[in-house]
Amino acid sequence: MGHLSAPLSCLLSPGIASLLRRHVLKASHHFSAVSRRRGRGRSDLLSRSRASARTDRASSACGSSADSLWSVYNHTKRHTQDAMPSVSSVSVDPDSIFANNEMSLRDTEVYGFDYDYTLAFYSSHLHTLIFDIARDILISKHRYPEGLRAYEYIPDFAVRGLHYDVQKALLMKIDAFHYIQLGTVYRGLHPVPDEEVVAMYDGCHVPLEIMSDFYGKSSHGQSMKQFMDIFSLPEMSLLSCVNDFFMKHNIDYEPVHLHKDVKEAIRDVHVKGIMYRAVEADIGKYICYGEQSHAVLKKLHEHGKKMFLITNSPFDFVDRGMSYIVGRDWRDLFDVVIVQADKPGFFNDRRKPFRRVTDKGALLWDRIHKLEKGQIYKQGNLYEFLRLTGWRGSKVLYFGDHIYSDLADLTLKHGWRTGAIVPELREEIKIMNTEEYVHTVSWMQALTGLIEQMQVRRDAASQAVVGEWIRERQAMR
Ligand SMILES: Nc1nc2c(ncn2[C@@H]2O[C@H](COP(=O)(O)O)[C@@H](O)[C@H]2O)c(=O)[nH]1
Ligand SMILES: [Mg+2]
Repeated sequence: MGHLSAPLSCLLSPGIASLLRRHVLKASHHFSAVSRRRGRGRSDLLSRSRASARTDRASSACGSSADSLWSVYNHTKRHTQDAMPSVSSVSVDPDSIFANNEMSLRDTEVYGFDYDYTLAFYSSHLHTLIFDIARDILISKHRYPEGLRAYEYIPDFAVRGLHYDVQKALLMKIDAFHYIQLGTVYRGLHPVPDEEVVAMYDGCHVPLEIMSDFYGKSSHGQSMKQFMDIFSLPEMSLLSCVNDFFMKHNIDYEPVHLHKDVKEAIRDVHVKGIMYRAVEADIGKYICYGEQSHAVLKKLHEHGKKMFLITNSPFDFVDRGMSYIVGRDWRDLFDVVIVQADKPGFFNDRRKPFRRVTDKGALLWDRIHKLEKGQIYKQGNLYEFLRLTGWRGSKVLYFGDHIYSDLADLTLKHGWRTGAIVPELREEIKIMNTEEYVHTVSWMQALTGLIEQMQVRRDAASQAVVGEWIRERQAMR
């Protein structure tokens, strides 16, 4: 399913865009010249006898309009190739930080961090581990067929952000306008033909009411669930493998039950602490050591910045990981540490109070009047956090990897600055920097310009040519 990770076109540099506009303009001048010449040709035809002129005119006009379009096409293609920007001139640094808004780090007084996939990065072994354990839970606890053990985690099968139709057991990419992207729909481990998708959904549009909610959760019978978490990659892979197994063996099964069972099996891997214990037992295998993590956090600390951590993970797990990544003194750098925060509820639900946890994991019952450095707190809520710390608005910058659970509410409701950690971007940018990508995008934009200009021609021959261009553009996408 490699094509699901299509690079983000919004990162196209303005340089390429203006260059492409120039090609299209040149092409349009050329077209005007061609059509003027063709006009003269047509008037020549009129001087012939009426009967033969009608036939001649019809076939010649068809031929000539198609010819002229292909001539513009070839001309534009040559121009696009000749003026192709060098890859190095348009390449983007994969290690860049992209700012969507202006801000000064000097004015940022408080830095907050999520833990998993923000401070702690995991190796691909973790996804294999989650997949294997959840698959085995399906077999042992939910009595799924033993034959499933033959399936292994498929690393590049899915990307974050895909939707899963729970009733139809289909995994797919849906764009921001709720259109299914044809060519991305998978049943089990195999693509579904476009015509079948269009027939099933009566087109490609998915109405809002059947999409999952803001947090990617499906409720009130909505059938499209979105996977927004990096942790959900093994879940998508497992769903697809089990669907594949059932279909391959012609087993009549209920996709809704399958979705629920896989979700529960995955939840067990987290909630029952199986994953935490496995990672703690072999930390070097699962956690990628961040060479600069300690230096960055120390520098912020030395510059008098306040720092806090809000994670959904339990303390033991975070402590082991942070000691490995940052060092045993990591707690000296953080002013407030909140574990098992239950995000995104943490940002919205005012009812849950903070609770102090000892280093040994015991829960204390005293009321919390201040959040103290050196202590560990569990749960709580953002309103209480703001009241106790006074860390409000744009002086706070919070980093997280989950667009909805970590970042959306903080920006939209509370005015904190947010930094999205999007590890996928590095690979996307590397693809964007390839010669093949630069060439394809350049030609696709030039072709789009041609289509926009020529589609107003209503004669059958022109329409056929424009139709071919549209198909070519579709194939490139
Ligand atoms: N109950 C579930 N927990 C999950 C699932 N996927 C991930 N997780 C756990 O969430 C936290 C994320 O921590 P954060 O530091 O990024 O806030 C981590 O402990 C995971 O184990 C799931 O599907 N169900
Ligand atoms: Mg996280």
